[in-house]
Amino acid sequence: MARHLITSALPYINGIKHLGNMVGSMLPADVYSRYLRQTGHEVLFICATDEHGTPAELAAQEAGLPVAEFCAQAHEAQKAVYDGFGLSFDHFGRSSSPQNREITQEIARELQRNGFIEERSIRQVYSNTDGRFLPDRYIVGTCPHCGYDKARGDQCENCTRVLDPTDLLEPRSAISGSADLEVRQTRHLFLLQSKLTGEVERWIADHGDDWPVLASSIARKWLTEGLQDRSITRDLEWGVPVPADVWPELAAEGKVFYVWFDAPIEYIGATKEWADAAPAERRDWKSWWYEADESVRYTQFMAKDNVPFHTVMFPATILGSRRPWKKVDYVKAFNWLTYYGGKFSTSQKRGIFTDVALELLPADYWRYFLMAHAPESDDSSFTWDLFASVVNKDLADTLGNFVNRVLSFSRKRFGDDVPAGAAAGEAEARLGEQIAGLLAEYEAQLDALNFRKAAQALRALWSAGNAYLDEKAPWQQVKTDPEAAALTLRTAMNLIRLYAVVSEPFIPTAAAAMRGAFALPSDGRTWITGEEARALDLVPAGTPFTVPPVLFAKITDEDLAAWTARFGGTEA
Ligand SMILES: Nc1ncnc2c1ncn2[C@@H]1O[C@H](COP(=O)(O)OP(=O)(O)OP(=O)(O)O)[C@@H](O)[C@H]1O
Ligand SMILES: [Zn+2]
Repeated sequence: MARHLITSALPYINGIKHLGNMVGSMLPADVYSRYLRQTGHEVLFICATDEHGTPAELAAQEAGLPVAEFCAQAHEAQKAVYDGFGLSFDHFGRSSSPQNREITQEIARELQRNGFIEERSIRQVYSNTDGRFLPDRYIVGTCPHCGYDKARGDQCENCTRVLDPTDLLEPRSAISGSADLEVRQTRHLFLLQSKLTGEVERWIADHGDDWPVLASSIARKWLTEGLQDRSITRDLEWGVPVPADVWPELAAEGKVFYVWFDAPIEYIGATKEWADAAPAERRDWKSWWYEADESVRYTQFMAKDNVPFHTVMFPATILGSRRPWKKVDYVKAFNWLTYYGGKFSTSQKRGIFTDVALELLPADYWRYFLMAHAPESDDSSFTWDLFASVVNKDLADTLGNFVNRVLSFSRKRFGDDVPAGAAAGEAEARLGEQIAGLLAEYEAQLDALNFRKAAQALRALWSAGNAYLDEKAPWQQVKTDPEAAALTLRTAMNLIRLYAVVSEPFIPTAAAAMRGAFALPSDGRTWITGEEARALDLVPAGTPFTVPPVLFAKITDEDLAAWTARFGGTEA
């Protein structure tokens, strides 16, 4: 059995994430982790908040909090939402952890030892009033193109043009508002990626063919453009400090590593956090990451903008360290989820945010919709109409109604235990064949990380139950042949039991409710074999059952109108 190391792109700390972030990284990683655990694999599912960098400092400043305090609060707020979404992280860490600091500094030392880091002098804006260098984003002024007076040194938010801080008219510090700025020489560390291009190329040539085209094509495009040496330090207060034993002067000047240098290393750091969190268990974090043997398979989840960092820059860092750190085996990359064809935007508060989503409806509604319409082969668009129609049709009608109809009707006619009825016949044999086939299809799509197709197969499993019920019509059968009706209901209840197990990766809460409907002696079952699917006899006659509350409520026209009005459902 493989040991699966699974990481999701780290959500940035500056605010609650939107549904695009959820479906582009954490949620598919969760569905995959759950599926693998259920099918008997050892899984380590790691994620963390990405906490360093300028936007965190700016967000803290806006919130009027010291940055460490802001990040601690923001981490807890995100964590609460992910718990609400049922994300089954083995550990949800923080890139500002001591573990990440230590490993990041160690990797930097190794890169230095191996000749892949160089100190270079660059020109940067210094604020006399603030007594510090200002990153591009910390300089605001008037945009020379559109006249917007709050343009940032890296970009004008109004006309979207990319800027250089020296382009700004009347530049001033975003921290103090002071215009007392000057350009000074300052020294930074550069990672000599150009020296590593050949190695990264060979590594991608060896592994990239196994990745989805979206990931491998972005990686290759990045390589053909050539790897540039990159500055990996910044003049910020909040970050992993440059180690003083190697760079005493830079450390004294307060340089920290650039957020994109330490963020991917936090995959390792968070795994160490996981081990340190339970010393008594002697969790072996190194066996996952360091000289990991062939049994460890590492899968990363992210959306397309993160692909270059994961397939090119982070591997370059790891290769340059000359240490046997585990590198990724499979990169599952996503396109964009859009909101009515436009960008979900944290800064413009456009779209639906994960905390608000959970106030409207339970997690399973979102989980299923997002995965069934994941931006896999292309971008996909969230609209309220589509969301409501998918929820109402697939979840409420096809699954929820089936469960409720079968259990309520059986209780009414045959009491609180699963009825025995006649022996299974030709229709049940046909159904068993069909279910076994669909289950195999579902497994194959999940094994291949094709989430939309997996959701289709899951829906087909639910539909097969409805078709069987319509064909047998137990509410008619009961009038003339109660034994036949009882057989139909017992078979349908076996389908519910099967749905409870196999739907869990997508809709864990509803799955638990379906599971809980049957008082089975031992409920440690995690998956279902093809043989068992064919036989449909997991729930024997005589098993007591209860009717769970409605699994999925329909979204009404009133809800739809209210939400569309509230969130602004229009084309961008
Ligand atoms: N609309 C989207 N659809 C799918 N994935 C997305 C979308 N927006 C961001 N992501 C992904 O979400 C993950 C977490 O992103 P991160 O927290 O860095 O936010 P971000 O990229 O700054 O997004 P935004 O600026 O929209 O909040 C990344 O893998 C990112 O690529
Ligand atoms: Zn502008």
